[in-house]
Amino acid sequence: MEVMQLLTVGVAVLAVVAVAAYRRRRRSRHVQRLHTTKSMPVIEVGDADVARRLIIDHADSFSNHHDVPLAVDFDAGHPKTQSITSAPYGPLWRALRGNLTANILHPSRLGHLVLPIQRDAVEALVADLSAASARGGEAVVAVRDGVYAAVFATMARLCLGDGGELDDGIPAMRRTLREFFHSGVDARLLARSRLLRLLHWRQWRHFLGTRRRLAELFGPAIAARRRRGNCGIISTYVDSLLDVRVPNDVAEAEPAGGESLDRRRALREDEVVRLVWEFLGSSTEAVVACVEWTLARLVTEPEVQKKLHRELVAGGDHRKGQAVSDERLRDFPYLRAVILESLRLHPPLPLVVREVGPEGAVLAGAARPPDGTFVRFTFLAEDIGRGHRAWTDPETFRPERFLAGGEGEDVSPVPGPKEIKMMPFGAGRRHCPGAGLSMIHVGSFVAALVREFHWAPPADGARVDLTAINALFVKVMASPLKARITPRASQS
Ligand code: HEM
Repeated sequence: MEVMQLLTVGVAVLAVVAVAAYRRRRRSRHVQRLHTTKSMPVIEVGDADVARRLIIDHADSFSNHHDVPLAVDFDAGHPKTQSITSAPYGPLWRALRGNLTANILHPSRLGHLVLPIQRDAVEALVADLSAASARGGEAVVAVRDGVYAAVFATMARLCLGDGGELDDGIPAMRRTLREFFHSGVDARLLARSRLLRLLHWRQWRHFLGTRRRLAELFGPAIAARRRRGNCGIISTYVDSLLDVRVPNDVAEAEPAGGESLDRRRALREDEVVRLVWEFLGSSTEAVVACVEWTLARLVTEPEVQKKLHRELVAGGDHRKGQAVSDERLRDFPYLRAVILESLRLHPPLPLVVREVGPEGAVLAGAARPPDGTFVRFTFLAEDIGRGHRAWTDPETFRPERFLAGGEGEDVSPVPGPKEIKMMPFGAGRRHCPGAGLSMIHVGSFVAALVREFHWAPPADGARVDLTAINALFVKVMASPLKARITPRASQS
């Protein structure tokens, strides 16, 4: 029975693949694509200077991401659904990224758009932890889920806005998106080979099913937003996506004279859905991982925690029971240093990828592959952050290195054109547009949690396991952090 089922599914998958391949070949006359072949050479770069030279000096060549597996499109007959991350460097990418950075992530908008929403989420998280520790004064908590819910709530409201039907759907969206990212399916591997998809068809079906459920969940929320309109004021990411006009697909390849750029179009429904879950996924998973890694390091380094707490209390705004949600990182240099040190040692996205034409290999000093062969470059952000040339005792957690006079004094989250010492948010034209928001996010959550609670290992003498695993593309703690928290108020 199992064999028959497998054969039936195999034949069906082959038929779908054949139709998809046929349609893709017809489409490729119009749409610029990156070629992902099984035999694509891969070059790994763990040296900061080489990374800088390639990504910054040769930005014209090194500004395409790889063909992200999540964009694998079995909906044959449609143009491929692109997102900011997957779009080839060009007019569509520029329009999508420009929309996000200008309308949502611009520093002038972050203040009034994000901070009030964030304050609610931080306060809710502190209240939950306070309730857990109410009885004995201390409690052992696993923070990942709580932080995830708080960060997701913030980003969902920023993305979709407030409103009854949206609020009701948020927990289901959170669960499904999380299941998607943590399904254990090696999507990268499966996306590369049809044979592997056939062999692991159950996993693959599950993966596609979760993807479909995401569309079903976000579709109605987006439609509701469309019906309500935005009264001319963009206040959510979806508002901006419904307003933005992007180059037509036929104009995706850089036009010679620029004339076809005038023919702009609204985003299709599938594109809005894809961009919504890209936003929620990319803005939540990595932030949660960073908060968890930072708290883990504060548990293992009590002196650092003490020093951070002193800075936070001295910074004022310490009203009992009130979370700190509008931290200004520049007023808290040690907090900023702690976050940077956490990102240096534990970049949640440890691999930064570029897909480059054959000239890329030559620029990197390798032999030129045959014409038309693309090369995948993997920049090892974790190795670069732990480089011996840039950092003394690179494996040691020492935030002081980012303070005045330290070797990292001038280092910012996103490297400038002159030097790369770490690149947790990538580098060059494709660097993470959410770096500024992430620093504020992580800063607000960590500040509130350290101000309100003392963090210690779950039991006397217990060790915190800092082993990491990859969850799709984010590197997280293999054993979610468990810590013993004690309300500061009960200690004084
Ligand atoms: C601690 C949190 C975060 C980390 C560590 C992180 C890291 C990264 C990295 C390494 C890249 C690839 C950069 C490159 O290729 O050079 C990236 C891209 C991206 N990130 Fe983030 N990210 C974080 C939070 C966010 C947030 C809050 C958003 C907000 C919406 C966001 C949206 C994006 C997008 C859209 C891209 C694709 C950019 C492009 O292709 O042009 N990320 N991120």
